[in-house]
Amino acid sequence: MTQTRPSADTTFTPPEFIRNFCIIAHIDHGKSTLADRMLQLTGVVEERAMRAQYLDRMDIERERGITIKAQNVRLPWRLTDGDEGTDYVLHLIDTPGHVDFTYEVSRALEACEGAILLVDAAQGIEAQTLANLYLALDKDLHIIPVLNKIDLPAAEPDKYAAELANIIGCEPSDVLRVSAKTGQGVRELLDEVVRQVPPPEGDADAPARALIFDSVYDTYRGVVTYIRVVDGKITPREKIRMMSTNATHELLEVGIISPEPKPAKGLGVGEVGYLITGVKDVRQSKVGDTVTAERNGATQPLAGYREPQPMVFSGLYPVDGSDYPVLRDALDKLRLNDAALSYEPETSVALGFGFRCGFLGLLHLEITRDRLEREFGLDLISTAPNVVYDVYMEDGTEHVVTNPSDWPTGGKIAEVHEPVSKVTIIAPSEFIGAIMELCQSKRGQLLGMDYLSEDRVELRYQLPLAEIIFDFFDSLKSRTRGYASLDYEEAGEQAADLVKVDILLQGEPVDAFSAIVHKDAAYAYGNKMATRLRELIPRQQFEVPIQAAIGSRIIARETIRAIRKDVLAKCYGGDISRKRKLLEKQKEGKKRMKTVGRVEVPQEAFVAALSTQDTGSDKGKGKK
Ligand SMILES: Nc1nc2c(ncn2[C@@H]2O[C@H](COP(=O)(O)OP(=O)(O)OP(=O)(O)O)[C@@H](O)[C@H]2O)c(=O)[nH]1
Repeated sequence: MTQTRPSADTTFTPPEFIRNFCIIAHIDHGKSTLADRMLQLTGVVEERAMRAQYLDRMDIERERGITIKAQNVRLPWRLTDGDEGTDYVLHLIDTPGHVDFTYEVSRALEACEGAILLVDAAQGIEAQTLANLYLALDKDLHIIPVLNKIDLPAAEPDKYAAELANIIGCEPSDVLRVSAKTGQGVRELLDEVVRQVPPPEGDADAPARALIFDSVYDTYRGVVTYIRVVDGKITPREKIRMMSTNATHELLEVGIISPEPKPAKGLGVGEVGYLITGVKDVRQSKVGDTVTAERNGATQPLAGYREPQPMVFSGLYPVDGSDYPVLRDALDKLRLNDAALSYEPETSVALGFGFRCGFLGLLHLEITRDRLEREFGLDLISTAPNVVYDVYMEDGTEHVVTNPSDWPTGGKIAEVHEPVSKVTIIAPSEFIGAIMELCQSKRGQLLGMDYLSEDRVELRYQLPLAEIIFDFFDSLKSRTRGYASLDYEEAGEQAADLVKVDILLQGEPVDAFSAIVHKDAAYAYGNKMATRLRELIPRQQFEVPIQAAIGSRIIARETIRAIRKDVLAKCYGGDISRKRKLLEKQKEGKKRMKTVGRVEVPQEAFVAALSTQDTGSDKGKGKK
């Protein structure tokens, strides 16, 4: 069948012919591949221009095979059977599946009336399937349940259709079956989107109101803002007002994405597209804000989103101190495109000048670090991540601690509060014991347990966030042979018995190694760091004690024995020029040393001590 595609290019489509939907799924269940097939089937991407994961535009997204920024695209569609003459416009909003990017998902959902809930037919429902489903139900979206990868020999569509039907409350026969890889069933799925997803509602004659659901920084065009029009219309060359700040901007361009940006005459009720105003910073085009016309604009903004709060903090330092200005510029640039990234300068005795950065989660941290190293050629050290603590003093003052060095030293601490999370783990039931044991050891509290099917179970726990951000995923994966999936969300805070452990070299604290840990884990941490440093720091001409301390109480101690490194020892005979050369060389080596008190420590020792700590590598793909 040949596709006619008049409506993809022309805007102001009547809302009854528009369907706005997104695809939500657990990581790797095939969202991007399904989006690819849809682009192809609707004819917006020609066969030869097709590349895998067309909508994942960032290099990192391609390499890691994950979606980070949500993308949207306008697709023309004509029903395969019946109703032949009508052209529909589908707006597909691709969403990321990873927990760190939940806020991206909830923005995308806000712009849709329906969601395809995509589940891998060989794996079944996973933790993020549920998390995303609940987000979508929360926003009253119509859900179309779909099993993907039915081409796989390991697929068990009947079993998982029953599982899905059970969760959503529909019949197993309502669950569609597709293969995003071969394209089987995708045409029928697009037909179902037209039939099942309600058309957008809005008042075409009311003052313009459009919701900003994403904004990205483009080097050439400045900030590109993605909007969904709710009421009225937005046309180029009018003046617009951002309702949260009252800032006004000239509209330079309004357009649609299909799948590359195309300027348009304007956008009407229910339509999704972009606008460009020439602003240079995404913070001026805030996600969740309402755009209206400057003159005769709306007075009531649309319900926005909660601003994402950084949950995990870590210090980032250039390995080469002279790269500090480069790091600062690089962070400024990333920030243009990532409103969730926060940073402020900090200095460390051990690591020099750097930044304390706030992230949404570990994957966000890792990806940011990756981008800094890759796109800006930086070599970085990151300190062990920590969460935000509220420390209440007996004198009534309160300290918000995002860095162990902010831990109050004078005065008595009355109570310390730490963030907690509600964790959902889905795994085959044979692993229940192993999972419970792990959660128990991480100060977890069982909230509930349900069987999804005969042999698969959902466990709900409350766990301190600090315990999750270290090696929780890795331990969970190894204890369940990779079969468990995990999702977590903020669940307030709790009082906990926390202490700050300092690591001292010859009596001097080394800030980069301080950590806030639970009292019961303090000895283990202190011992681990002291032993590690003893191995990493070369012997000095005097004895160097390495101590771990809580306040003034020493809890662990190791000693580096004294030695006089006599570089001339090998130089018997009287060759003075050779001796001089060796002494020169020794001096050179010393330049790369940092001194802590009187102790000289090679920069590499700091790097090694911090990098062997579990800072959560490989978490991105860890959620399966
Ligand atoms: N056999 C088979 N493989 C599929 C199918 N759909 C997707 N895949 C494969 O599954 C893997 C994950 O697919 P993606 O489309 O990247 O998954 P995603 O859900 O977009 O992942 P994120 O963007 O990271 O959330 C890829 O290797 C795909 O080739 C399918 O229908 N059949």
